This record gives sequence, structure tokens and C-alpha cells, in this order.
Amino acid sequence: MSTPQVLRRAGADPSTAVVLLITFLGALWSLFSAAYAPEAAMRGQAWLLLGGFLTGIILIVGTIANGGVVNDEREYNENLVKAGAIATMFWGIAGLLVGVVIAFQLAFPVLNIEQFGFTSFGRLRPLHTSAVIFAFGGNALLATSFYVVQRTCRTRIAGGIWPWFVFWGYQLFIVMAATGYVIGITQSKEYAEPEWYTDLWLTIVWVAYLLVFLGTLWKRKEPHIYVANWFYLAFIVTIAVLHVVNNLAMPVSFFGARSYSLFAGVQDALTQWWYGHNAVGFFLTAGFLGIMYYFIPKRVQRPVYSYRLSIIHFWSLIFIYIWAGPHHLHYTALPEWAQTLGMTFSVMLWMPSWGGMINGLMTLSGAWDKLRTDPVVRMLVLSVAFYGMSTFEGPVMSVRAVNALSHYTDWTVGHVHSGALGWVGFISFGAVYCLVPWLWKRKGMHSKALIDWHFWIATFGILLYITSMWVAGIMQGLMWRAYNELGFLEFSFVETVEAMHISYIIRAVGGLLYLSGAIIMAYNMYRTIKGDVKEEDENVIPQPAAVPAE
Ligand code: HEM
Ligand code: HEM
Ligand SMILES: [Cu+2]
Repeated sequence: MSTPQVLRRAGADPSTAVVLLITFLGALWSLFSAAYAPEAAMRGQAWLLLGGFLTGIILIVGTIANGGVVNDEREYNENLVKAGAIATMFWGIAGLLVGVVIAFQLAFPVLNIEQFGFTSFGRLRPLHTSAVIFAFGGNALLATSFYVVQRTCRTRIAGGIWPWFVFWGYQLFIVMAATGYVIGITQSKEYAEPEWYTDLWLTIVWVAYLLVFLGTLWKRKEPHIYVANWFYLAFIVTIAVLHVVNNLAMPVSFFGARSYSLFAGVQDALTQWWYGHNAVGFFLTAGFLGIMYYFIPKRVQRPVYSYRLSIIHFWSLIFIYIWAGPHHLHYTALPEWAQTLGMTFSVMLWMPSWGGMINGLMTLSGAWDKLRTDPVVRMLVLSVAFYGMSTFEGPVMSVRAVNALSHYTDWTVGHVHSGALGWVGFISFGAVYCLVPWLWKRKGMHSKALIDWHFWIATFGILLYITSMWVAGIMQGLMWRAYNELGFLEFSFVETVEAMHISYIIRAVGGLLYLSGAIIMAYNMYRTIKGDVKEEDENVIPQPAAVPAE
């Protein structure tokens, strides 16, 4: 490679001006919205957005003044991944904390604190779901995808300043969404609560993410595109499509928060659950499978069990997932044939899911002793086991007769959290435990014992969570459908709520344990970054030097 290309500075890159223009337009819109929005809540939030965009402008101008982002093609961009790893832990703890709060609110309703609207369960629940899925999970995916695509393509991330735009733009999206919920701005579609202006902002950031990812694949120095990148790419592309279609809406006014969805009635419901289900399939599954396919082989120093199976896994998973959404709409106004279609594809989905699980677990062949010696491997492997469990439970729940019992009950919540805490949470923690010593060039994490504590406390927390929800959910479903000999309902609704009280307390305690594990991890990470690594804890897995091949 010729020298002038090697040390190209992004400041000289005309596309930096585009980032500046986008940020400037954002600031301008926020200013007008602060003045003219019909809703007081929006006028308040617009000031915050203005602050965010102005900070962005200052950072970009400062960068240009200093000659631009140094874009040394001889090195990977690891600062980006470091930022992502820190953001993952930060938002993870925030999201789990809100989860614990709402769990206690369900057990003890006085904790809603009626005087303040923003502390009510109704506002904090979407704050929890978005914080854990999009902020915690999303940052884990950003960080790992930026790491994996650079390493497996043996090239620096493409796009100069753009990957930083993606990172910071995404954090702004999180703040926009979260502050909106607590002051009551929502379009009330589950997992797609943000209003049109936040959706638009995410669309811009997401398209930039796609281009940065594709640009990196384009200039790769490794002829083969490793399978993890296929999963990340499917995640990025599909989320873009889902997000745009489900959020098609007409704003009521140009500077206000409210909008009306393009869809109505059962079409709206079907679009929403096509989105909601595939958010599970492509955000909470495909992206994290990308993590699995890179980090498990790396950590155990073994090739993927079957590369051929990983390709079959990929195509069958993405083809089948996309049809299964109607299992969220059993016994509704949705035509029965569509419900049956959703159910059939859900049952079929069991196979590719388990194909992936087997591939992940069998990668340990010949290295099973690592389960005993390396707590990070234990965490990654338990994560894949939970993936297998929740993808078996899901197809069962999608069968209409089973769903008649499970739907609307806490069984669903238990299913969600075995996937969320077990699979998504553990694979992300495991990946961050790998990344931190690699990125900060340490010989291991500060304390291996603390990783062990994290693992056991969190595992116990998950077990309390899901077993209490199975008991609560199945009991609730059975109580709702119990009739006495005269044909009247056996129980009133409030009796079912009373019966679940103890389960709710157990769930909240389980959540508290899970949160404690994450706090222990954050401490361990802090000490590692500071450089306090004990000799007996040196256990880093060799990672090639930070120099891509020329
Ligand atoms: C400390 C750990 C956690 C606790 C205590 C917790 C607690 C809760 C509670 C109380 C709810 C509301 C349930 C209801 O409305 O009846 C909920 C919903 C939800 N949580 Fe969590 N959560 C935790 C971690 C997570 C994580 C890590 C994720 C995802 C990665 C997650 C994803 C969700 C989702 C998707 C829902 C909505 C479920 C549905 O609508 O069926 N949670 N959580
Ligand atoms: C083969 C794979 C899977 C299938 C077929 C499946 C199926 C289902 C079914 C039938 C429901 C209940 C719908 C209802 O009664 O309302 C459900 C809910 C849910 N599942 Fe799964 N599931 C699968 C895997 C997963 C995984 C791995 C996760 C998390 C990482 C997950 C997260 C969720 C969430 C968040 C909901 C709650 C949606 C809501 O808010 O109502 N699922 N799933
Ligand atoms: Cu689904």
C-alpha cells in the first residue's frame, strides 16, 4: 500500500462535512421544536436534544480543527470497540436496575409513587425493555461487530469519522427514546415506542452503520467472509427493514411529538408483531449468534465444530424466522390461516435453532476441561444452553393449544427472560470479559474469582426468575380458565393477582442477584482497565497483534 493512503486523515475527507450537516440540521430542528412544539413535554425534551446536537457539533468542529480523525490504515480502530464495551456495561446496569425497580413495583404497588408520573410502572416498563434490548444489547452488538469485522477482514473499519457518528448517534438515540418515555412520549407499539422523530434519527444512524459495515467487508484483505459477519449483516439489514416499515407514520405537526401510524386494526397488529417477533429473531438472536460464532471458538481455541452446519444454520434461520410473527396473535382477529402459518413456521424454527446450539456447544469438543478452569467459557456455554432452552420453549408456546394457556400470563415473561438473561445477557458478558484484556492489553481480568462470583450469583438469579414465572404463569392461566360446577368462573381476577404475590417477590430477588453480578463485573472491568491484574489471574487468550496484514 502506498504511504499517502496509509495515514489518511478523516478531517480532509469531504464526508465529514456531511456528518456536520446532519448534526446541524438536528440542532436546528430541536431549536424550532423547543419553540413551537404543541406539547409541553416535547418542548422540554427538545432543549435536551439541542444540547446533544450542539455537543456533537462542537466535537466534530474540534476534530476537524485538529486535522481530523487519525485514520491509520495499519491499525485496527480499537478505541471504538473500547467505547462500545464501556457503553455496554453502563447501559446494562441502568437497564437491569430499572428491571429490578419494576419487578418490585409489581410485587408492591405502592412503589409506583403516584405523585410522580414518571415513576409509574407504565413509563418505567418501556424504559426497562428499551434499555436492556437496545442500549445494553445494542451496544454489545455494536462493539463486538466493530471488533469482529475488523479482525476477520484483517482491515481497519471503513469510513473515517462515520463509525464514531454511528456510536455517538446511537447513544443519542437511546437518550432521546428514554427521556421521551419518562415524560410520556410514546407511540405505544411494544419495543417500538419512540415517536417519529426518534425513529427518523435511528434510521439515519442505522444506514450509516450498514454502510460502515459493508465498506469494511468491501476492503477486506481476507478473501473469505467469516460466518459471524453474515449473522451481523443479517441483523443490520433486517432491523433496518423492520424499523422503517413498522414505524411508517404521519406526524401531526412538523415540530411536535405525536404521529399516526399508517396501519390500522389487524393490519397494524400484524405489522407490529412481524416487527416484534423479528426483533427477537434478528436483534436478540442473529446478532448474538454472530458473537457466539466468533467468541466461543476464540476463547476455547478450537475451530467452529462444523462450518457447513453454520451456513445451513444461517440460511434456514433467517428464512424461517421471518414468517413466525403471527404466533403473537393467536385467538385474535387475525385470520386463522395466518395464525396457523405462524405456528407452523415457529415449530419448524426449533430445528435451525438447535442446529446453531449444537454447533456452539460442540465447538468445545476436546476442550471440555475449560468448562472447569475458565469461568468465561462456562458463561458462554451456559448462554448457548439457555438459547437452546428458550428456542425449545418458544415453539411449544406457539402451538395454539398451549398458547391458549400461556398467552397473557407470566409464562411469557419467564420465556422472555430465559432468553434475555440467559442467552443475550451471558453471551454479552462473556464477550466483554474476552474483549477487555484484549483491548486494554492486559494479561487477564483483574480477578478470576470475581468472574466466578458473577457467574454463580447471576445463574442463581436467572433460576429464581424463570422458575417463579413458570409457577406464576401456569397457575395464573389455570386459575383464569377454572369453572365451578354451575359454569361460573371459579376465581376473580384479584384472587389470581394475590396468588402470584410470592412469585413476584422471588422474581424481584432473582433480578437483584442478576444485577449484583453485573455490578461485580463492572468493578472487575474497572480494575482491569486500571491495570491491576494479579499474576495468578493471568489467563488471557492469545490474540494476534493489532496490525492488519498489508
Ligand atoms: C435484573 C434483571 C431483570 C429484571 C428484574 C427484569 C424485570 C422485568 C419485569 C418486572 C418486566 C415486566 C413484566 C410484566 O409486565 O409483567 C420485564 C419485562 C421485560 N424484560 Fe426484563 N428484567 C430483567 C432483565 C432483562 C434483560 C437483560 C432483558 C433483555 C435483554 C429483558 C427484557 C425484557 C422484555 C423483552 C420484557 C417484556 C416482556 C413481555 O412483554 O412479555 N429484561 N422485565
Ligand atoms: C425458536 C425460537 C422461538 C420461538 C418459536 C418463540 C416463540 C414465542 C411465543 C409463542 C411467544 C408468546 C407469544 C404470546 O403468547 O404472546 C414468545 C414471546 C416472546 N419471546 Fe419467544 N420464541 C423463540 C425464541 C425466543 C428467544 C431466543 C428470545 C429472547 C432472546 C425470545 C423473546 C421473546 C419475547 C421478548 C417475547 C414476548 C413478546 C411480547 O412482548 O409479548 N423468544 N415467543
Ligand atoms: Cu415471536
